[in-house]
Amino acid sequence: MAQQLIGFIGAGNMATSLAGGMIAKGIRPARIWMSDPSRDRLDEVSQQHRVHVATDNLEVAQRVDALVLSVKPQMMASVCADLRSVVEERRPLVISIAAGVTVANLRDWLGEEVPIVRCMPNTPALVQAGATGLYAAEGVDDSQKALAAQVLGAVGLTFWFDNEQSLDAVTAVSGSGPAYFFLLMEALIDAAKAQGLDAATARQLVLQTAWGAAQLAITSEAGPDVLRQRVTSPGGTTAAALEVFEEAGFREHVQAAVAAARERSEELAG
Ligand SMILES: NC(=O)C1=CN([C@@H]2O[C@H](COP(=O)(O)OP(=O)(O)OC[C@H]3O[C@@H](n4cnc5c(N)ncnc54)[C@H](OP(=O)(O)O)[C@@H]3O)[C@@H](O)[C@H]2O)C=CC1
Ligand SMILES: O=C(O)[C@@H]1CCC=N1
Repeated sequence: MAQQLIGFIGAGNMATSLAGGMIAKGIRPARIWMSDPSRDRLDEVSQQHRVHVATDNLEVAQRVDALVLSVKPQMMASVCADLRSVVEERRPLVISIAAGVTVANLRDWLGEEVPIVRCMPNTPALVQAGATGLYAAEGVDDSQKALAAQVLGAVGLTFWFDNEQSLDAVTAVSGSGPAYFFLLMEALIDAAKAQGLDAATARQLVLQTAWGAAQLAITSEAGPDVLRQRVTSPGGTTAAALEVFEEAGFREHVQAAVAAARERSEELAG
């Protein structure tokens, strides 16, 4: 695995974060290739990360052991059609990070025999704090699984699932999840301003509180329920606020929202 080459098709946000994370973890930039239609983008990436770059996707596909498909889902069919002959001939491990693109889609576009790992990352990967669900299709061996885990593990935690449908739940929980927390942050900032705090202070108080709560939950042995109770003095302010949330059906809304996201993920996957 130490010398294997990894190629990214599409040098966008996720690809550059993954590559940056891999390099920060000690992978030599010379092992990484990246292609993108934009020469300017590639110049930026090669300057920043010292990886190999090419405007031609095939040039990358011809060289690497693992190909990370990191274009937008709507681009995937045409990108795969161009890659198909090289992929069929060389059989690199194909790692897809595109939302809603299934193993069956990828097999249609790239050929039946290609080893595929499908992943669902999330945007905190951009700050190396991601959470990614992975599914290895039939035909992927242990060393290929280890390589996929090395790529996605460079930007956060990785979790393997042994059926592809689980990725719909992962999409609804951790894929879309950052947006749920951002919505709560937005709402709390608005509420802080409504209580007379200035906008800059409101923002800082809310973001630091969110970060602190996440840190506390991650580092504490106690679960979120216990940590919540520790904040909540009987008859105090937190109890007054939580009562409003509970009466408004907060938990039921979260259940319904995640179910809607899962349903949409299933629809997108066809
Ligand atoms: N769970 C989640 O929240 C997330 C999931 N993802 C998945 O990751 C994938 C990448 O997302 P993200 O990095 O945000 O997207 P970006 O748009 O930042 O990156 C995609 C890159 O691919 C380039 N591109 C377009 N066409 C081609 C082509 N034919 N060949 C090679 N490159 C091409 C784009 O160039 P140009 O801009 O010029 O079109 C762009 O630089 C998506 O499939 C998305 O579903 C990503 C982020 C988070
Ligand atoms: O909203 C979406 O469809 C994608 C998948 C998970 C996050 N963003």
